[in-house]
Amino acid sequence: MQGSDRLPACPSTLYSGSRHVLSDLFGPRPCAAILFPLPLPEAFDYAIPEGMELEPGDHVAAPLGGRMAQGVVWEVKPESGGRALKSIEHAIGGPRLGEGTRRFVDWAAGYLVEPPGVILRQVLRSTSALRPSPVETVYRLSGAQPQRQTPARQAVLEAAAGEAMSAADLARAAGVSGSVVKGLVDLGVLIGEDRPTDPPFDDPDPYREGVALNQIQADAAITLRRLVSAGGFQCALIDGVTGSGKTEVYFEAIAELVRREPEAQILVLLPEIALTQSVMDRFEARFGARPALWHSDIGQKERRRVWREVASGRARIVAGARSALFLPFTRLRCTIVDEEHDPTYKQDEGLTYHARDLAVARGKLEGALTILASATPSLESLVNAEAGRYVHIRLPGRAGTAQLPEIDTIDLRDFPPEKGNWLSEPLIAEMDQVYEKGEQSLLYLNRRGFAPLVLCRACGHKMKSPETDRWLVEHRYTGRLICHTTGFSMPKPKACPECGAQDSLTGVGPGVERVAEEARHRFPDAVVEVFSSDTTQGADAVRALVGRMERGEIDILVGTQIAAKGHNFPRLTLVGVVDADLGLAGGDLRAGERTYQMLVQAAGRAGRADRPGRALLQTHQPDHEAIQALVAGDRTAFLDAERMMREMLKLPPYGRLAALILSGPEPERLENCAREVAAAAPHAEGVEVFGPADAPLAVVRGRWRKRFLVQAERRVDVSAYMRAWMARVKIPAAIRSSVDIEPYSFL
Ligand SMILES: Nc1ncnc2c1ncn2[C@@H]1O[C@H](COP(=O)(O)OP(=O)(O)OP(=O)(O)O)[C@@H](O)[C@H]1O
Ligand SMILES: [Zn+2]
Repeated sequence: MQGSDRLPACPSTLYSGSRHVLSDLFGPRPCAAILFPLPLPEAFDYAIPEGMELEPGDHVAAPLGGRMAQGVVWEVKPESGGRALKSIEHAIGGPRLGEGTRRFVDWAAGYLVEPPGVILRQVLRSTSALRPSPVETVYRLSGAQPQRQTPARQAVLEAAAGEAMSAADLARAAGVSGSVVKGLVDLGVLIGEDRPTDPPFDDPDPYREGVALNQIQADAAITLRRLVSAGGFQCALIDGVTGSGKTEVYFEAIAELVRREPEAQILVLLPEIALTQSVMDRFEARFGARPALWHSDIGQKERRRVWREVASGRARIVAGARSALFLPFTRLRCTIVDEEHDPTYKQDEGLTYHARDLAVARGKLEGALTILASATPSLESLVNAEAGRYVHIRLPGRAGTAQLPEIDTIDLRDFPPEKGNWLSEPLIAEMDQVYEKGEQSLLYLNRRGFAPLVLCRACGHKMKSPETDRWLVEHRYTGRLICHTTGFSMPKPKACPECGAQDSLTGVGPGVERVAEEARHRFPDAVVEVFSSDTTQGADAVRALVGRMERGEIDILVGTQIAAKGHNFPRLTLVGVVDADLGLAGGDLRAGERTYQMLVQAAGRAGRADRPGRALLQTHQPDHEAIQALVAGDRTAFLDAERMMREMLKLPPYGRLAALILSGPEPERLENCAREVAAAAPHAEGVEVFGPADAPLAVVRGRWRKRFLVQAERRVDVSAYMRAWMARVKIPAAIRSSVDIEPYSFL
């Protein structure tokens, strides 16, 4: 949220005066409230010029603070109530924002304690999408033959025999100059036609056969089909072990919906861009069409295409990362949140929100069926299911003959790896057997890079990220030291910046790159690869690596959580968890739950086809609840303990949390501001405010940070409380404040 003193004044007060006379002369005129995609407190009223027909959701240009700004008609009012208003400049055209999208913007603004324009900005992600697709001329053969044939002409004719192409593409495909193509066009051998540069997406075919479901899957599919035919909002939780066929089951819901309502739009949220490729392939196999794909890395052209097609209702199935939630659907009938427990659904930077929570809310507003799927549902969703608020669909076993992997621990106190190594003897012995059989191992360690800490052997100096309290992580792959919080990066220095000792900087502790090095050393003939977000960048690289793994071309894969989620590697039979304790210690309230989920997901990669799988967890605390529950396959025992702790402490889902973070470049002014903000906290029953405290990450990018934590009983509307609080304080321009509803990160 921005400090309110930085907001431009409301135009309706800014521009009154001279226009008074006009409106007096012409009597009452209809006006429109325009919402701009900017951090302004509300929509502003503008006069609608004579002859302009507008409806809510139309895109317009209107003067704002001395310039022309693009906004959306939020409301059309019969008259301006005698006020003199600035006029709307012109209508922009393009697909109107649907009512569901507009209501969602308003709701999300209230819930997230943000100005509505900030949410609108998430929606309006491509302004060029408001214009129709540009057209390009493509050429195909007319059937006529040139009178004089040349090798160059022949090459063009061959290239043009396939799909129609632009002149430039034809010339490139034929390896000739553009003039050859032009010559053939002039002769009438090639004929041109205009076609949109951004083609529409193919419609899904719901009548294709899916896999033959087993009895339990079929029952689950029936439940979902019933929800589809009932119509309207419902939330279902598909709670099924890894590899139980959750995806196949929700495909049935999609097929049923598209059969009933061919125009219906469906949103599938996925936690990881790395996962989208294989899911896209499965959609294509099932429905004969690839979904429209949306995430932060798609190019501008694709962004424009997807946005326009979604807004005009033509794109039916959209798969995407959390930001796809804000796309301008016009007929959203079903939202699926795959791996609903995944922490990446929580956006912690900029606009903070949890995509699962917002997806359920959007489903409610749009009257859409909402399906959450996971092998390790969040406690929040499980409690909702048990209370009957969600329909609980269970898939307790793996599909077909595949069995859940056997899980065992390796007590590192009994089998300590050699100094500077991270793999214990029992794990290596097991990897050896797997390798001998021609099967694959996955070594899982949720730590990117080579070493999580770099220190000087001469003076003990630890390499820290500038202006931040974080250690720099060594990446040997790139030879750099990187801050995973701010993205700061530098080449690894030859000498210690503190004492000047040469070659004294050493990486301490393991990251995936170091474990891979150890695996290569242990298995010199094996193909060892690293899979993490910084070694495998971009969709193509991920797809290539996943493909090689699926085909069995890799023997040992060393990966972070990106490797542990969702993949189907039929020859993978051993998962070694290098450090199962990692994350258990964290002060975060979800540390135990998250570790448990991660380990179940990682172990769940093993033995997904006909060969049985095994997971080995290296740990110093084999008696820890999360580890014990995992080994025993007893989720209930683990969750019960977790539940009791949360209930006792009134933590989510038994209570509500919100955080307020203030940050500023000067610690003293921040301190004063925090004190004033603290004094302004409203008293309310069932609400406790803690802080201000220095945030655990007290300095980030040169800004000091203070945190408040608000803990409320479940019945309290914590967003309303935060809105009331924020309305009572005036925050200076140099200080940034941001509200985080249901925070996940406590940094
Ligand atoms: N009834 C079935 N017959 C044959 N194959 C099936 C059946 N159900 C699922 N499968 C296959 O089993 C594998 C796992 O299924 P799917 O990916 O749908 O499970 P999931 O529960 O979504 O897995 P995860 O939790 O790991 O994401 C897939 O290759 C899928 O095609
Ligand atoms: Zn030193």
